[in-house]
Amino acid sequence: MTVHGPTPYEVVIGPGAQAELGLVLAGTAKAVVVHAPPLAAAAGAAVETLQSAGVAAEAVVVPDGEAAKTAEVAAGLWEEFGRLGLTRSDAVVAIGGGAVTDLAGFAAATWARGVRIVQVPTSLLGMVDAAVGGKTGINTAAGKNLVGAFHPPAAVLADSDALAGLPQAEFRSGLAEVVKCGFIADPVILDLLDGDPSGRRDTAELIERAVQVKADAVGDDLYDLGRREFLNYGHTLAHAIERVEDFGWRHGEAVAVGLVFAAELAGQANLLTRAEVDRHRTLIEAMGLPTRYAGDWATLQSVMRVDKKARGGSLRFVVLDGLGNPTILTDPAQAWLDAAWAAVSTHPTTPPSAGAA
Ligand SMILES: NC(=O)c1ccc[n+]([C@@H]2O[C@H](COP(=O)([O-])OP(=O)(O)OC[C@H]3O[C@@H](n4cnc5c(N)ncnc54)[C@H](O)[C@@H]3O)[C@@H](O)[C@H]2O)c1
Ligand SMILES: O=C(O)C(=O)C[C@@H](O)[C@H](O)[C@H](O)COP(=O)(O)O
Ligand SMILES: [Zn+2]
Repeated sequence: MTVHGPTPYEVVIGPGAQAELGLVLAGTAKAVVVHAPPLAAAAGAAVETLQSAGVAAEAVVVPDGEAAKTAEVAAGLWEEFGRLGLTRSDAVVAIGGGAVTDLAGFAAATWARGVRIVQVPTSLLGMVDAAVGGKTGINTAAGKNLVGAFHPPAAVLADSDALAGLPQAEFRSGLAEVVKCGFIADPVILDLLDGDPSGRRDTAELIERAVQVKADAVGDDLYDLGRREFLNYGHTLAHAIERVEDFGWRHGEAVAVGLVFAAELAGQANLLTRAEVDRHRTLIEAMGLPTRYAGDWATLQSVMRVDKKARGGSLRFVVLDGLGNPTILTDPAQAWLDAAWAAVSTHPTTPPSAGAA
């Protein structure tokens, strides 16, 4: 699939896609393969593939999960790039989940003011969302992804063989971004997940469809000035939950709660019917994702004000004006926000433990 925009690129999806690395980087002198410890074997295979293609490749290890998305880890990568003499004609390869593709993408965007990045996502979430579209970044004490750059990849190799080793809780977390795409743009995704909420029966079609939704949005609006913002459905509350939980919640699990919150907000604004709001909760629950969160509402609201969609003093939320029809709701009435919060917070559940299967 081609992602259009200022620098078009291919997303190769399917078994064995990682083997395309040699072709994608043919003629490149040097490549740094960035990965976290759990993906050491895949990174080793990538280094071998690249070396066989005549590319001097070396692996660099970063911390696992969200712990990779810090200024300190990014600075460590810049040190490694310097040590290895990476130049603008060379490349970075990221192998891992969205945390590693975000981090390595950011390091590549900033090193020498931009070297090529090839994204090799190994989590479902990475394949359907994080590795595609060129948003790269790290977190700060103030919030999620607050430092970053738009840096489209040279290619994305989504090797579905990698999913065999992915823990179930991580697979489910990725499904949150898939169902998000269903709600904002592709009703067939909702039908497929209604038919099998585990996402296992239709994984290949779900990945294709979700990547298509993302590719259409970012191909049209790389810099997040218009329709790309709709990919942020559910993320205003989700990012605040992640920050408040010190990034201990999985991104997709926070997004799941955020989707139900955004649906309730649209219900308050009479943009969604009760049945449409309930469809969010019912489907997301059936998928085994959280729909409720026990937290401090005042704190969450102040963190939401640092969201990148906020403008000045205005809070802006992506909501649906009917299923498949996203729009922006600016400064909703406090009573609507409070009612939407009450609907996701009334029966608190224990936060999912990081790393649980
Ligand atoms: N840039 C974007 O457009 C974008 C979009 C969505 C999400 N994100 C970001 O992506 C991150 C979440 O990504 P994620 O859900 O992939 O989490 P993650 O990167 O933290 O990976 C989750 C866990 O799964 C492991 N893992 C990944 N692939 C594996 C495999 N094949 N086998 C075994 N273990 C594997 C990782 O090592 C990690 O322990 C968040 O930081 C989020 O903000 C970015
Ligand atoms: O690609 C986008 O644009 C998205 O909004 C996709 C989101 O799923 C993703 O989590 C993204 O990283 C959020 O972007 P941010 O600009 O709110 O940090
Ligand atoms: Zn997301």
